[in-house]
Amino acid sequence: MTRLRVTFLGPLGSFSHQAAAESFCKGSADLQPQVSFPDAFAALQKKEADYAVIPCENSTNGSVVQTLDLLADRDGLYKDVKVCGEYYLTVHHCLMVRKGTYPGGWAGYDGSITKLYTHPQAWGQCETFLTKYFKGVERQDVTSTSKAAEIVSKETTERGAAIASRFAAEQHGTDVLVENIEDRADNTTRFLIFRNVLDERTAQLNLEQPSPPTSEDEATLEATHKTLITFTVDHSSPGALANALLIFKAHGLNLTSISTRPSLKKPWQYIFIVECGRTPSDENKGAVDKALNDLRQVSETCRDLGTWKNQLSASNA
Ligand SMILES: O=C(O)C(=O)C[C@]1(C(=O)O)C=C[C@@H](O)C=C1
Repeated sequence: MTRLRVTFLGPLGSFSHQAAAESFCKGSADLQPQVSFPDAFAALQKKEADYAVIPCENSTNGSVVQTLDLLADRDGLYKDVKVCGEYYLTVHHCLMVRKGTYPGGWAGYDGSITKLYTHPQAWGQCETFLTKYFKGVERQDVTSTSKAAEIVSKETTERGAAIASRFAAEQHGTDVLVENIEDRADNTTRFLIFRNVLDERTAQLNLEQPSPPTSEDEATLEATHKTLITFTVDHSSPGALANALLIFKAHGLNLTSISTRPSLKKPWQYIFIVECGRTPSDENKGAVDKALNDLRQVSETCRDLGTWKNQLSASNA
């Protein structure tokens, strides 16, 4: 088989780049940066990429709303795209500036930065540091943390700084003023790995199948599988949501998270994005398919977004 094509949010040096490189054993895949998450999904739907590595939630700042919208897929643009794996990346942020801007480093910093750039997810991960040192300074959202690094590396008129990784600083040649500015040392982003279920190139490597041990601490991994399902219910019918959720319990599926996004059909009506887990056993064989069948009876729309192996160690699960 030709080399795998793995797509992710670029430019090079983003946390998504790091997650893609680490989850697809360095060097064995062609990495394809995109300018947005929808572009990565579109590449997968068109089979121009084999896998997409997309952040879905952060331990400090919560859900990546843009990704939830892709999962909600209101217009059916990505109907063959499903989750087949996950990857957890510890995220350390740095404050960085154009090379040579502050020769004295952070110790000699004179308070002259007038604008900060980063991906919207990163602000909420560094709030304590930003409130302490950059209260009132303009914040500009950009498409990724590495894009922020690229912007400040080329800046000539403004005194801008970016929040991005040390890896991004190396890729874009910026000076790091402060490292580890995240609020919490355990700041971690969970990435979902997607594939196109009709793509034969990846059918052999389908991570949906329980895979052989890949990491050293495999012994400590929970042998659970996770499943993602989206559905909508009749909002005017009392108990419709409760009935839908009871189906998970009835089939031994442990509900671990419920997110909502607006349906965009009628205000204050939602698409439910539900994640559940189970330890595969003879008793719960086929539980996901059975639950999906039952769910289809009580929901307006219902979609299976894939099953994959839990990568969290038992102590964090
Ligand atoms: O901007 C990047 O570097 C990304 O890969 C995106 C992203 C995200 O959306 O969560 C990834 C990890 C960090 O949580 C911050 C930003």
